[in-house]
Amino acid sequence: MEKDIEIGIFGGTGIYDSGILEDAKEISIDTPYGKPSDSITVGIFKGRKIAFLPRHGKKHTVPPHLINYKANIWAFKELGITRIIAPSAVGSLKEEIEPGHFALPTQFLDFTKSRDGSFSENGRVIHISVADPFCPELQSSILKVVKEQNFHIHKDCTYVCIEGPRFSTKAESKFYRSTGAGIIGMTLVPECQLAREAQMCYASISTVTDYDVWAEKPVTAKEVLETLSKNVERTKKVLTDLINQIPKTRSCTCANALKEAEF
Ligand SMILES: CSC[C@H]1O[C@H](OP(=O)(O)O)[C@H](O)[C@@H]1O
Ligand SMILES: Nc1ncnc2[nH]cnc12
Repeated sequence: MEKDIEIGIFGGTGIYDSGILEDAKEISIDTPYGKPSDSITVGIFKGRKIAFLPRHGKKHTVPPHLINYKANIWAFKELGITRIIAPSAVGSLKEEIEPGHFALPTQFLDFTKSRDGSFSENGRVIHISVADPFCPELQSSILKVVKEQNFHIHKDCTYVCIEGPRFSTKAESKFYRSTGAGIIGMTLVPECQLAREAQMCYASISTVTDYDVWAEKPVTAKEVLETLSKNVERTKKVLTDLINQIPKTRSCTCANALKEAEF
């Protein structure tokens, strides 16, 4: 099996193939936690070895609450991946965060309910820090590229992660808004914290598809899909420049996440 892939991309809603990889091949990986969402495409882009896995599967058959997040992260770790870029479609909780804009989550609020979100098991006790849950080095690369491409990006957003697959009630949405959080989605947790436990760098590139349910018209899956195609084109454009921007060696602390975390 390939062991020296550098960068992994989890395709979100609307992003089911990388479309940019040369010498691409599909590999199927089994993990101690079962199968990842689909086969993984590995290939080369601008001289760098990349893997791509759509988190909902290539045909979007896996809903957010049933994604095998542990298998997905484990499979990327097996490939030697140290850095994960995670595109995601999100709703907006603030007027000024408009559909079509990018948002860079720097914090999250976890409202998921029944997800297996840790590798701490079988006598292994791990308490990682997620005070700052994302890789700062990946985040600055993302910011740089999005700004260079003149897209609108909201930095320092808090991402509310709900269990899904249903959207929120108006009362829930009002409550989430009252926390000051900017965006809402269903997949960041536990993906992000599992990456940290696996000592991998992780950053989300979120694109806004809707105003959730607090605004005039409550969001529907149809609305999300309609806004998505433009967002997907923009995300793919960002990804193509981002790969080159990511430094080859890591100078962040993500690789040491377990240093003071294990009993
Ligand atoms: C059809 S909208 C709900 C769906 O879209 C987002 O997925 P992803 O984060 O993978 O882009 C959201 O979290 C939900 O899973
Ligand atoms: N309004 C919303 N709530 C939860 N997840 C979403 N993904 C895209 N829009 C969303």
